[in-house]
Amino acid sequence: MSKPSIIYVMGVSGSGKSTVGKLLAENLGWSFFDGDDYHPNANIEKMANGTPLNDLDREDWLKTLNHLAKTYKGQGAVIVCSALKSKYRQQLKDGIENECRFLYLKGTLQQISKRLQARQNHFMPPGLLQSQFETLEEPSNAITLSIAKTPEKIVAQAIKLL
Ligand SMILES: Nc1ncnc2c1ncn2[C@@H]1O[C@H](COP(=O)(O)OP(=O)(O)O)[C@@H](O)[C@H]1O
Ligand SMILES: O=C(O)[C@H](O)[C@@H](O)[C@H](O)[C@H](O)COP(=O)(O)O
Repeated sequence: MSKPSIIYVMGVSGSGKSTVGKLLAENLGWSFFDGDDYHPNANIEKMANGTPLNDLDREDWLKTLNHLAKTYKGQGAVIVCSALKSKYRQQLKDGIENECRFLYLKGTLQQISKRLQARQNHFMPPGLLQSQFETLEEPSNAITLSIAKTPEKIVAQAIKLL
């Protein structure tokens, strides 16, 4: 596969997408976009109130992120998005199949639960983590990295594998 210019950093809430994604973008000198900033307010309120999003809630949000990716194709962008289901990843890849790659941050419920309990100032309640794992369809063709290492080590490994 040729070098991608769009990297989607995916995984459940609290897997480290924003932390690793930002650092990866800095290292590559690419633009960084956090999918959380593109949710409509209704989605944020829904999650903050403890209700998981459904396919319909995510539809326009995924379209927006796909559009963003197309805009930055060829320039280099890291885009953070949970991308939990295979069909969501298809939507994110639409029209840029050869230019994008997924980096999947893989961890256990126990590991991530601990991190979410410690995370401050975030709308996403740790109680939604179980449903994130229930919704997750693990990707078979992503660069898959364990979240057990430091963000710096994860990024170094990702860059080697891109
Ligand atoms: N590799 C890591 N090792 C230890 N802590 C981490 C790591 N990656 C992220 N964290 C911490 O875990 C929490 C969740 O990370 P975050 O980047 O917000 O995840 P996400 O964007 O997937 O929800 C944050 O408090 C962050 O500082
Ligand atoms: O598709 C979803 O259910 C959401 O996108 C969710 O997966 C995402 O994780 C939240 O926006 C919380 O944000 P954090 O991932 O930063 O916790």
